[in-house]
Amino acid sequence: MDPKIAESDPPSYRNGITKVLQYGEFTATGNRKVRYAVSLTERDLTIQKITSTPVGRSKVVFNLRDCVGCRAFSADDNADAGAYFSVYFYPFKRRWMSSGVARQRVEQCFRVALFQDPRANLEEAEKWAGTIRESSVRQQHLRNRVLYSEVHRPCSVMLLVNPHSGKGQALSLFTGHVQRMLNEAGVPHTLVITERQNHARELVREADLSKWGALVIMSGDGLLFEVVNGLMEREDWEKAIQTPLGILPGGSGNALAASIHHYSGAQPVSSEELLVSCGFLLCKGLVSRMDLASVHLGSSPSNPTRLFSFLSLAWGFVADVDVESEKYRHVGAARFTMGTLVRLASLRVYKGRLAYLPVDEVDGEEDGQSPVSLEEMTSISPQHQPPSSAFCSSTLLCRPLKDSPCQNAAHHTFRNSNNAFKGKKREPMSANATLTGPPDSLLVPLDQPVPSDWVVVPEEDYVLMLAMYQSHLAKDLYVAPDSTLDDGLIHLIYVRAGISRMALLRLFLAMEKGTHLANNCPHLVYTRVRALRLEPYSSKGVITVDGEVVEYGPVQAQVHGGIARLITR
Ligand SMILES: Nc1ncnc2c1ncn2[C@@H]1O[C@H](COP(=O)(O)OP(=O)(O)OP(=O)(O)O)[C@@H](O)[C@H]1O
Repeated sequence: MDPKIAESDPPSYRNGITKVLQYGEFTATGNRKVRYAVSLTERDLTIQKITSTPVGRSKVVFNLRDCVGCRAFSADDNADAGAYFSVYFYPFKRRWMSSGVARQRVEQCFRVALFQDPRANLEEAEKWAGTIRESSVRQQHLRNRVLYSEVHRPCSVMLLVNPHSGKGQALSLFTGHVQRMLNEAGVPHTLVITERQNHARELVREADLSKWGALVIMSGDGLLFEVVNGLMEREDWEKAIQTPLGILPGGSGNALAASIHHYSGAQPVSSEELLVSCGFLLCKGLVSRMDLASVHLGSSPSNPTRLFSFLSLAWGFVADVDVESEKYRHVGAARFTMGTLVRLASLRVYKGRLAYLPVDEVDGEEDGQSPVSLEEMTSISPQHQPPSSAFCSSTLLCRPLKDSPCQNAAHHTFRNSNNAFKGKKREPMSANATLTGPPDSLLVPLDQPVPSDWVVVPEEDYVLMLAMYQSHLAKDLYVAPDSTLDDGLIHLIYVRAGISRMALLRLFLAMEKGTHLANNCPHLVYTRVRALRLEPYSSKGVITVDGEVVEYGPVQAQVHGGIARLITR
């Protein structure tokens, strides 16, 4: 039997509060004898099988927040006067044979055959598809009772894929998972396969960014590092760095992808589930601010190199493991576990001097760091974009910057004014003609002593130093549990020499759940800072920035709160 509109109008309100926007009865696509009552409210799509007996009349309710897109289409068969609409959801569902939930794809397709005329049926299907998309966008924007604004402009997504990242499967992961999602969400995209190191960096340095609504990276964090630095090397860096960036995990560490998945409030997931989760966030296209750190490398103090970092600065154990575990790349994310075990067996002490500017020293000093609400209108909506996949801006609340107790820090540090570092008052270091980017107002040149309001750590023997600006260092390394995308903080963690192998192993195991800071390990120090300086004493060693090996030597960094944009939430 052909579907028909319900003879009597459906109730305008369900559950006493929710207005029904559209109601219809349609058949399933595979079996035209099976009919469904479909009702759309601002929040949900409810599907109920129509049967003569109450048995089997179970109702399925999909939240429109989980919807990435909806499309209407005609039948392939000319003899079929019906039209169709498909709705694509990615709700959290329990995993097979496992506890916990992850986003999983669900497609709901209906056949509309209300009229003899195929065009009239297609119009009806399009009406449904359009209303579902619009309602889904509205749901996405209604957060904390604020209606988020949306502006459209003609643009598409540049999707950069490093085919060698991770286990060398980034391209097949793209075609196997991401491509379909982007098509379902109606996100126009251009695939760029990187051919060599620095290809992406050069490309974004020269690109006409007005053509692109977003730059999305499908790789590990190394490719995003290239893109961030390419943007910051441009004359118009201030505008360029506001181009929304997106990340899809294709590497072995995938730290930023793990961080944004975590910020979305979802439970930890497997690698492929992480990809689906990040793909979902990408299709939703909400943009947030992201901190960057300006990192100065100074083996040649008169001519320092400046880099921009979105994730981490590491020295000692962690940096060594990152580099040494390259040879286990074929095992994917497990390479870090293998590298950790190998390095534990030959645990080393790293000598150097560490100093930092604690958070309380600059609270309230910096522009843009105050607890005010800012309205942003950064749009990355493509021209022909159906609203459900609309990339749009969000209202961002800059959090008040609270100081949190520094674990152990007070007992092992002292202010610079009391020690050999004693220096002059801070003179802001501006970006010179050869360096693009914001001036580093908290840093002085590397060949000068740190300013007097900095803290210098008296110990000089370390096992590791790790500065983090996001929560995760890898999918299973939840290193900075307090960190958020744009808190304007460097979460500094260091482990002093003297820790036993077993205690260090326990710390790394606890990092999987982010409980290491509550371990009361006397060798571990955690503190929140705005800037830091590290001067290793040895002439050889490894320092990594965002997992990439950089020039070894003195290094200092300052955080710039929220200067980049990332598709997240
Ligand atoms: N086509 C390419 N060939 C060789 N190297 C590339 C290519 N594209 C990018 N690169 C470089 O490869 C390095 C590693 O990239 P990336 O970090 O994205 O992947 P990964 O190392 O597999 O990920 P992870 O850091 O999570 O293990 C980066 O320095 C990047 O600049």
